[in-house]
Amino acid sequence: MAMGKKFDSLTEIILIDYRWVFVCFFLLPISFIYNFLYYLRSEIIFRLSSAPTAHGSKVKSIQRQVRQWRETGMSTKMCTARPGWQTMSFRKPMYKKSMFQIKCNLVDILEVDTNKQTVRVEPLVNMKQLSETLGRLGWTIPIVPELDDLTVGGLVMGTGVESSSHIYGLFQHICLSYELVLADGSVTVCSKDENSDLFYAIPWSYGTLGLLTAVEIKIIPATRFIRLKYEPVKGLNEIVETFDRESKNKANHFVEGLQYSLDEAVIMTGVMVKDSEVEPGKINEIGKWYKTWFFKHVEKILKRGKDRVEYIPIVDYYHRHSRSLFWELQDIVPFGNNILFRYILGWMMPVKVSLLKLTQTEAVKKLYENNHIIQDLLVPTRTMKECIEFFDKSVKVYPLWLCPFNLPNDPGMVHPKEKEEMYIDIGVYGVPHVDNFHPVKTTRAIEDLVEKCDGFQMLYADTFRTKEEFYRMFDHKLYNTMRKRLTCESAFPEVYEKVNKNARD
Ligand SMILES: Cc1cc2nc3c(=O)[nH]c(=O)nc-3n(C[C@H](O)[C@H](O)[C@H](O)COP(=O)(O)OP(=O)(O)OC[C@H]3O[C@@H](n4cnc5c(N)ncnc54)[C@H](O)[C@@H]3O)c2cc1C
Ligand SMILES: NC(=O)C1=CN([C@@H]2O[C@H](COP(=O)(O)OP(=O)(O)OC[C@H]3O[C@@H](n4cnc5c(N)ncnc54)[C@H](OP(=O)(O)O)[C@@H]3O)[C@@H](O)[C@H]2O)C=CC1
Ligand SMILES: CC(C)=CCC[C@@H](C)[C@H]1CC[C@@]2(C)C3=C(CC[C@]12C)[C@@]1(C)CC[C@H](O)C(C)(C)[C@@H]1CC3
Repeated sequence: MAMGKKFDSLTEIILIDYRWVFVCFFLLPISFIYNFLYYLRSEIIFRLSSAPTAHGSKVKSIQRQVRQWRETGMSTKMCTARPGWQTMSFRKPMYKKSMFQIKCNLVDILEVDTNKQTVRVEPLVNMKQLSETLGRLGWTIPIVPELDDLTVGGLVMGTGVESSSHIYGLFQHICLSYELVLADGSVTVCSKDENSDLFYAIPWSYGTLGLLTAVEIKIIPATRFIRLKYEPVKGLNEIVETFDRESKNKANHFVEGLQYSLDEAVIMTGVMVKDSEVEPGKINEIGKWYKTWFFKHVEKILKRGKDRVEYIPIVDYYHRHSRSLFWELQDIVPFGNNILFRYILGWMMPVKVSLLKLTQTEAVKKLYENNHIIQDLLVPTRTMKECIEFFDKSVKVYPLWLCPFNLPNDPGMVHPKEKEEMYIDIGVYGVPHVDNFHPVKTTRAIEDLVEKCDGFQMLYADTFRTKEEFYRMFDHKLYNTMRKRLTCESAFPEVYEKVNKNARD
């Protein structure tokens, strides 16, 4: 049995140390069939163009449910009926059980308008569905958060960040308008020019201002390939300098870093290229099932110590961390990157996060609770060095995910202290390698540093902030005004009530 764990029953030992048996022979085939059927359904609906006509009646059904909630006395608050295990957040929400659940079957792409350069989608459309549909038409949304199952609704109501964010900002900054059903049952549309207060209050509001029914997102032309340059860098000062320089260079369409120790990283910069610019000998289709997991491929380049250039299909690039769930899958299927496994079963990967969540046992949950950290910390790039040094001392988890993003000074929950500024998302996912790791104390210390640096934590993961501390990290001024104006107080809980540790299991 694995060192350091104290599990008594044989079942627990089997379910943890041999979880891969269950994952490989049960969850993987189910994930594959589920994905295939979902793909087939979206494909048929998109080709028949039946979604736009059906959208109106789906919105009416949500309005009917809100009216029903009003008629039945508004005794509990509302949330969406999407089951907790289906979401990409780390934990299952507990609040759903006691709330009035609104069924939102909003899963379709409504319209691609290449003249206006927009796509209109329902909130349950996921990143894989959107990037594949747009990719075939030669377009893309400017920011494609990389995990296949992330939904537009979750990314708007929470947030999304990717390696093009140094140009485009966070997911909400590429959104042009939101359609919502409000607490009084009315439908409203908001954008920068129309109901702009509501438009700026929606991001990070976690479904507590209204029910999202459609989102209009900017699209840009996409090439089939990107040229990706991998630059191994040694020394923390050099890493920070290279990262800062490349993030500010707008000629780079994509910038990302993977840091493998306190003083070793690979900084990757990508540019969209025409087919005629692709050097055939340097094509790497990293999305193919038999390819090495992306973070392992990058690690090899670090070890070789030489710059490298590759041409990568753009959809493969967007979803480069999907097959290995960044580096989280190595703890669940330890041989997932083994060449035999990749060739024989790799085509069914990735296993669906939702199925992993659904079948997570209490023992595995405890293991993650006590021996694992999952956090995305968004801090100004000027504080990058200080933060990385602190994370090295307090958790020593590698690789670290480094992703720059521009944060405009818009009104709302999340904005820089004074003016538009370049931020970095430092993703810390894995087993801490320090003796004094304490899940609550260590995470709180990290949160304190982030707050001191004028930063924010992403709320799909655990937050151990008290309500006062949470209010200090996230600006609630506009949010509270909108909640009063739209009579949300009786209709939806506050964000904190949805994301604090007691609300999640
Ligand atoms: C087939 C298989 C499936 C697994 N599935 C899961 C799973 O679904 N969820 C899960 O959390 N772990 C999973 N693990 C990790 C497992 O619990 C053990 O951590 C792993 O077997 C290696 O532990 P070790 O003590 O032998 O070695 P080491 O890697 O040296 O472990 C050192 C310490 O870290 C702890 N640790 C290792 N991995 C993790 C982790 N992922 N999270 C928290 N602490 C960890 C160990 O318990 C131990 O105390 C799986 C492992 C295997 C082999
Ligand atoms: N690269 C990235 O940027 C990554 C981002 N993430 C995070 O994952 C989360 C997204 O996961 P996902 O599974 O898509 O979303 P979730 O189902 O987790 O939804 C997140 C929140 O959005 C609310 N919400 C979703 N749809 C609607 C809607 N139609 N109307 C009102 N509220 C809605 C949910 O409300 P309710 O509780 O009522 O259901 C919930 O509070 C985000 O928080 C994101 O930040 C995770 C990994 C990577
Ligand atoms: C901003 C960015 C890039 C975030 C990346 C976040 C990923 C690393 C997160 C998102 C969902 C996530 C929290 C998840 C898990 C690992 C880390 C993930 C993949 C796992 C699979 C770990 C194992 C757990 O038993 C369980 C299955 C519950 C979760 C599910 C969600």
